[in-house]
Amino acid sequence: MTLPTQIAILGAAGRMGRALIDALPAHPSLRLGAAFDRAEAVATGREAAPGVPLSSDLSSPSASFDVLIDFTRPEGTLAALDACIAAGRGIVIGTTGFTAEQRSAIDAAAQQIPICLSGNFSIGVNLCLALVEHAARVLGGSVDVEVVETHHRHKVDAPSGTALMLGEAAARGLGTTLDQSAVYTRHGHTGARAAGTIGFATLRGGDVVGDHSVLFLGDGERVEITHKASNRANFANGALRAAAWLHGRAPGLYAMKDVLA
Ligand SMILES: NC(=O)C1=CN([C@@H]2O[C@H](COP(=O)(O)OP(=O)(O)OC[C@H]3O[C@@H](n4cnc5c(N)ncnc54)[C@H](OP(=O)(O)O)[C@@H]3O)[C@@H](O)[C@H]2O)C=CC1
Ligand SMILES: O=C(O)C1=N[C@H](C(=O)O)C[C@H](O)C1
Repeated sequence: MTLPTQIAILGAAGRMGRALIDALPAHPSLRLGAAFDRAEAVATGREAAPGVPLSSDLSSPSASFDVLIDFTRPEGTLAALDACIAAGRGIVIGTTGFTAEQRSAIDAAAQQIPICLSGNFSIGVNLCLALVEHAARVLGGSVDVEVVETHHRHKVDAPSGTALMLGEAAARGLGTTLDQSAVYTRHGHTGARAAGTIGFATLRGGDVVGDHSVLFLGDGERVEITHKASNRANFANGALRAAAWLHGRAPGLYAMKDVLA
């Protein structure tokens, strides 16, 4: 008989942490071994789930887990990487908003432990990544590419991690990179649109879970690829699936497309 994979959740008191705990019963191969959040949430003395207290000490010997699932902020992720390396555990990273330097720290950590990193764990968005790359390759230089995203008023990073992944997919299809082609802001007298650029537009408000569109704007026609999330269960189920898949893997940096392959 195979033993269940023990997961721990970092950010367990947050929106995604709660969605992960709600989604867990549908994943019988997983058990919640530990739950972590900031000290302020832990001080309330509440449990993340029945019998699983919230803790802020990832390196506590009583914190037993095979794979950590992180949905917090970049500083939380980086601290978690150190704890996972020390314990030799894998980590699923859903947090977004990393600087280039923080991303390099994740790449370096992946030489020591297995990491599954995705700005979006929904299957629909991961399908859209492939569709966007294909569309960009087919439509090529005949269109202007724009990425538009809308999120709830509490979101702190922009563009969203998903928008950046969609932009990277479009850039791959066009044979370029976001470093070479992205336009993240427009204001004032911008001049005409430069050919080959990939524009980003960010909307924030209300309780929008996450809407993303990539527009391929041509002369006389346009193609739009859109994904709209109406709850967080799709992200949570994808991240839990990734955690089950990651357990026992060799060190390396994996993406959701590896999990879905
Ligand atoms: N990849 C994906 O599929 C998805 C990714 N996300 C990303 O996940 C992240 C979290 O989103 P969401 O759940 O909505 O955010 P929330 O703010 O609701 O939850 C984050 C939780 O983590 C806690 N936290 C923040 N910093 C630390 C830290 N350094 N150490 C420990 N805990 C910390 C927060 O505490 P406090 O409130 O006190 O700050 C909060 O309880 C964001 O980066 C978001 O973009 C979201 C949805 C899907
Ligand atoms: O902060 C959120 O809520 C979300 N963040 C992720 C992102 O930055 O793309 C994924 C999802 O869109 C929700």
